[in-house]
Amino acid sequence: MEVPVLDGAKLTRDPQGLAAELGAAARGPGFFLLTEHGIPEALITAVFAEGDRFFDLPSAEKARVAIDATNRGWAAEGTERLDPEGGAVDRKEAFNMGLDLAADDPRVLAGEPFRAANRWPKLPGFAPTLRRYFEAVQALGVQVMRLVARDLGLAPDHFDRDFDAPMATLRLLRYPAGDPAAGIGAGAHTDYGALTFLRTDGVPGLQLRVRGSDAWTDVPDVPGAYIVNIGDCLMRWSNDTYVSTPHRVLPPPRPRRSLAFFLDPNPDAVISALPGTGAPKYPETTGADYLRSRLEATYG
Ligand SMILES: O=C(O)CCC(=O)C(=O)O
Ligand SMILES: [Fe+2]
Repeated sequence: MEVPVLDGAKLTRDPQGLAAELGAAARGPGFFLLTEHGIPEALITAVFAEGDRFFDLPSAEKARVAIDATNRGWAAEGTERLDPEGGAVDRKEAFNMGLDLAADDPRVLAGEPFRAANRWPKLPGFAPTLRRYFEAVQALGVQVMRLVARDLGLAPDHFDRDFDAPMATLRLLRYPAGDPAAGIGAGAHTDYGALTFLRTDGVPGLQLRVRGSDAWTDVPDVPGAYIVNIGDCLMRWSNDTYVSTPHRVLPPPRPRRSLAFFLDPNPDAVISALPGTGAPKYPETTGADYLRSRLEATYG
């Protein structure tokens, strides 16, 4: 199953043509690579460097920003099991941030779901670098959702209002080296949100499951490209027109790092079969209810 390479320069030059390519990828492998996306390589490098500084802190220091119920902060190695049936806990640690709100933001004070201040470690430069990156990928995500709208025959701005304050999560990941035959870096899973934008440091490990088989295949590494995949929320929203494909990370031959940006819609986005996708296969839900149900299953 080929993972197609899409040229992000067409976002402005030929959005309709790019939307058709995205549509084919989203109905097929559920994954594509996106080049010429406009996010500066220097910014990506800077985020990796901040992640290294954070993960190298003593555990006691990282524990001060331990992950909370809003999915923000540090998840220590051994706290997650992305594949609850596979048995093994994931051999990775992670740092998550979400939409950056002040502690006195009205949405935080009102207790709206997934609205919270981020949990920042005491590392100068860490928060501003991650914030800049988060905003850049969020903007790219909205552009790609416009392609989704075009491909599904909707107005290009169809999703704009559902993604103007999204429950997006930027997740910095670090996997220790390990024997690929023993344990797992990240167990087999599908992502929960609409779209995931992933960068890796080039160390192998990520695999996707070939549709209709038990075979796993390496996701190719194209320097400078984002690995983009369809999440379960968009699969459901598109009434299964698009597919979310199971993937996993094997213990890597040497320590491996990645940056995953999970784009989920606004908490109050109504997730029901999009126009033109046929008789609804799922009951209506909201972005927040859907994400909550999935996170509860992961953090046992
Ligand atoms: O680290 C990777 O390459 C992928 C991680 C992943 O699939 C996830 O966190 O959902
Ligand atoms: Fe994933």
